[in-house]
Amino acid sequence: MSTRGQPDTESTDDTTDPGSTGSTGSTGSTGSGPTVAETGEFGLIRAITRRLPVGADVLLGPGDDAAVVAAPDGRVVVTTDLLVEGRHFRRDWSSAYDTGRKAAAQNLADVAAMGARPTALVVGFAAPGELPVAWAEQLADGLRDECALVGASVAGGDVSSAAGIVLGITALGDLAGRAPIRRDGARPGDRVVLAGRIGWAEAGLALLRAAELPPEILRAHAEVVDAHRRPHPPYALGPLLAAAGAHAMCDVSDGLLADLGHVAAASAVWIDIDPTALPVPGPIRDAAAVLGADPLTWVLTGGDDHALVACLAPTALLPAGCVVIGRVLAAPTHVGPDGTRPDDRGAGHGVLVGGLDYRRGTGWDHFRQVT
Ligand SMILES: Nc1ncnc2c1ncn2[C@@H]1O[C@H](COP(=O)(O)OP(=O)(O)OP(=O)(O)O)[C@@H](O)[C@H]1O
Ligand SMILES: Cc1ncc(C[n+]2csc(CCOP(=O)(O)O)c2C)c(N)n1
Ligand SMILES: [Mg+2]
Repeated sequence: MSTRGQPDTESTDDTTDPGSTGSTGSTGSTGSGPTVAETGEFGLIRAITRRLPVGADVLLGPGDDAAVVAAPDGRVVVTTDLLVEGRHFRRDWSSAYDTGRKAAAQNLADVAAMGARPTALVVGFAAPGELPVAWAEQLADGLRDECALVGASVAGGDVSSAAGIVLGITALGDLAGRAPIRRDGARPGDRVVLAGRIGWAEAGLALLRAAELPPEILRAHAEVVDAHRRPHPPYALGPLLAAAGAHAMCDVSDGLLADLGHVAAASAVWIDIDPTALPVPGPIRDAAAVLGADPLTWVLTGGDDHALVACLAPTALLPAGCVVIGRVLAAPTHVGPDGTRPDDRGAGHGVLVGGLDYRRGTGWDHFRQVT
């Protein structure tokens, strides 16, 4: 990593303390130093960019009107996602550092889900004037460290003031000569495979939302609470599943059933999830027991973990780290308790659990979520 294209360094704070929430339940400290209103727009940009090393794919980094990013393949994978305070994260639940990790991960996972290797991010950042500069610095550290997992780096960005924190991140990626793995390629007979975790972040969110829970309960369930704060996408498995011949792939951002629903619709197929093949790990069961919730529903419909799901021919050799969780069908085979088959309504595609409709939701919808 070099500092190619970065502006002059000049800041009040030289620490790289990650401020991770870890398993303590604390949201980390951003200290009492200057606010972004005090440091001003260009002071804030300097404070952020001086912490961000520029990777090999970024030919010109922060500091000019635009960045220049290498596109070795000749095609560029590009995706963008917003993170809105109160909707995607809360400052009293997550540290600035974890929010940076999550913001990067959410976008890097979308690149991996195309079968590509992430190369660079550009970061839009809007915040209220009273935000400590240290919060923005720790956010930058989180972005930096999550990017480092895949060899990507931050190529540039923009800042503005706003009533609450909003991040708009764009990620770029390289397909290295491979075809992109789209949502519309699933074929009847394919196996559905899962790489990475699902249900963990939803379990953590449910505990955080249960306001009356004492802090020691959150600490006792730190694994799922931390999963809400920082996802662990299986980035390397994106290109590996592509190389294994994946016909379709996506990341699980909204919920397994919701995201596979997009694959089923785009591919005009039915996807049948075998609930007995789905891992329901102990920490999720334990959290569900606290709240009297159904852990399988969290696994089937919980978002924010950014696992990868792919559909591959039954003959495809699966990379290590994948679990077969279902199959792709041309039509539903089971008859429901009411005597009708799921496709009798004429949908032509859908996602089933054990051959039948799942009636406890599918996942997150920004405009339908009741909060
Ligand atoms: N405002 C928009 N303008 C143009 N295209 C959009 C817009 N919003 C979403 N899309 C496109 O619609 C498709 C679905 O978007 P969606 O955000 O659901 O996918 P995603 O980013 O994979 O999921 P998630 O945001 O949950 O991670 C994507 O191809 C996206 O680029
Ligand atoms: C404070 C707070 N409340 C609720 C949630 C849950 N949540 C928000 S957006 C989303 C789906 C993915 O987002 P997108 O579709 O925008 O990529 C989920 C599961 C959260 N993370 N933080
Ligand atoms: Mg999106």
